[in-house]
Amino acid sequence: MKDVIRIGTRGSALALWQAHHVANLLSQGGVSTEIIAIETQGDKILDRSLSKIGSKGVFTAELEDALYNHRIDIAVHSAKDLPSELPAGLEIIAFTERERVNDVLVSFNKSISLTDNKPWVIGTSSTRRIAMLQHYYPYLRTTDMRGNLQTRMRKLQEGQCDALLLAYAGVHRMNYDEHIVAYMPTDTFTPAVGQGSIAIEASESLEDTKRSKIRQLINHKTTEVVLRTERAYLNRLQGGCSIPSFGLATFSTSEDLVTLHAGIISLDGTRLVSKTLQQSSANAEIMGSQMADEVLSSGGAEILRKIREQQAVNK
Ligand SMILES: NCc1[nH]cc(CCC(=O)O)c1CC(=O)O
Repeated sequence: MKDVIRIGTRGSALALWQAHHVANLLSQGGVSTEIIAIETQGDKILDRSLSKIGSKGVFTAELEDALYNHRIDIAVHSAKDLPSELPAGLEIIAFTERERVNDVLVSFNKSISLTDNKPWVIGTSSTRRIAMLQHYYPYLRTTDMRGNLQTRMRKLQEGQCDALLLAYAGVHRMNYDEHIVAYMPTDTFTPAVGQGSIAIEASESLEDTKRSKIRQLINHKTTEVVLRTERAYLNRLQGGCSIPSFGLATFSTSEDLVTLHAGIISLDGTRLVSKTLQQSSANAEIMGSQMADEVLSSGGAEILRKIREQQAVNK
């Protein structure tokens, strides 16, 4: 293909890593690429927590404008940052192979442990991580920690907290593996929907030749099945990224069985609803929606209503 594929991305180091990863996959397949970095609201506003900005699409809107006016062919996102409902005319056309999905604890203090009953201060701004820390480790404290990974690592080094709780994928991509002191178990500390994969967003009007080339060179089938399952859950739940919901699907291809573990937790961690469902891959997205119905009817709706109330007050 002689056409260049123009890749839009945020300008943070992690976003650029992801864009270069996608560019490499394309160029290995003989496709020329150009990377175009675009700043988003989420990159500019650093003094307020995301749940207060009203978060929907803060990391994606400017990239989506560029897709609409054909300044770029594709936008590369952490799948986790992409709202479950995309603006009209846009779609996800590929997912990269998922990285290890766990949250990890990162610290310069190798002796830190989450189970030693000490009031360590954990830096995170994720409502899900704060709630889960309070639920599973109530003696710990948390402190708000925004900014890109490099900024957070600097704040950790300055002693603003004892440890950070982060997605393994980002820590690994930014070469901070040596500071990982614990891997959170995914059955209890279940990650956010989409964690660890990169999603390729495009306009529905993207030329077919480009679309099929991108799918052929980038899309990882197993990842696509689990990500679409998780996103169906998030979509029906109508949560949004400041809601502490979680969901992790795994796919046993030999048995053609997708297992989805998902739920929601109250902001203070006191109430948690979670379920596990299994289905064949053909029915996995429907299962994702069913999961949301089951979680909502088992107390999830009440948790969600309370969270909305609390977040409206704190705005
Ligand atoms: N919310 C920000 C964000 N979006 C994607 C990642 C990491 C990479 C990924 O999970 O794909 C991170 C940082 C983090 O959660 O620690």
